[in-house]
Amino acid sequence: MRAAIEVAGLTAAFGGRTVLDGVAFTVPWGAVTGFVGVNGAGKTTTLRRIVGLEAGGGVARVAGKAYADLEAPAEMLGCCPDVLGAAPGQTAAQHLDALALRAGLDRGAARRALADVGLSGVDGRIRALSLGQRRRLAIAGALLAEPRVLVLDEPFDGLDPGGRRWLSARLRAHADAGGAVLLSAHALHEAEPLLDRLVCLHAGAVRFEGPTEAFLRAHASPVVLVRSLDQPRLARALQAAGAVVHRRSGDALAVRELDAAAIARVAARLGVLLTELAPRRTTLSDAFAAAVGAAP
Ligand SMILES: Nc1ncnc2c1ncn2[C@@H]1O[C@H](COP(=O)(O)OP(=O)(O)OP(=O)(O)O)[C@@H](O)[C@H]1O
Repeated sequence: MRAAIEVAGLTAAFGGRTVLDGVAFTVPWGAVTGFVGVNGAGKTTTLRRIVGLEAGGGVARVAGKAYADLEAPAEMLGCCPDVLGAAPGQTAAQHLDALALRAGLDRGAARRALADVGLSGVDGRIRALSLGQRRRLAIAGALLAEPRVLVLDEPFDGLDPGGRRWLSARLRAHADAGGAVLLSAHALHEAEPLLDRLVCLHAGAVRFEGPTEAFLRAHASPVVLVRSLDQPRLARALQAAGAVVHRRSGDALAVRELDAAAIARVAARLGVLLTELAPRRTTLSDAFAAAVGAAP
């Protein structure tokens, strides 16, 4: 079977500035793929190409076909764009009814999608919805026809903690049932447990594509958090032993380039009592910063 999404040679330029320069990646079935990159990297532009909202150089295929050639696009691909694109004077139910009609679905589908995202009791105009309610409505639009492929631009943005947990569980279940998810996210610490794979976009091209674990290994930057009864002296001694030391809030030292055993030996030689020695695993946010040289 063809991959859920295949993108090859995507190019885009705005005002003479190149934004996408031959972007290529694939998104497999049965996994949640995170699409990451700094602000302005071109994630939204790429996602809009995949879902047929923009034209341009290169190819983007869903289950082997360009969006325009999909026989039942709503059943194959659900998308949650970065802006809702709904008439502000409509209610959420009217908006979903219109989408359902366009997709050849009955009103029941719209009611179910509304209930699914927790908006059943919300009957005001779209212009009066909160940011999180708008996001929920956009997600309802993506889920409406229970499509096999979900393309979601910042779906967690604006959701409350309960909404984030619900959406994570929903997307996990979708992938575990064999569907495909491609989502962009900036809050990497929250998205990390969900992301099986990553596509990292940087400077107009794909910098990394593969399992999240491989990305973390490739950009591992082990840190040990250290507290002692004499932090200034210990910091100086660790630096003299080759460590890179930063002071964290709460007076902890974040120590790189020396492992916990080496740090303990330096402290013992110095006669400084350690009160905490905690190796910290590399987070997705750390790895991303190391990969692209910027905070997400
Ligand atoms: N229609 C447009 N006209 C002019 N410039 C555009 C247009 N669409 C996108 N751009 C520019 O292309 C670049 C990539 O934008 P895009 O929205 O794809 O980035 P992104 O990775 O999604 O960013 P963010 O994380 O901030 O949402 C940005 O510099 C943006 O200003």
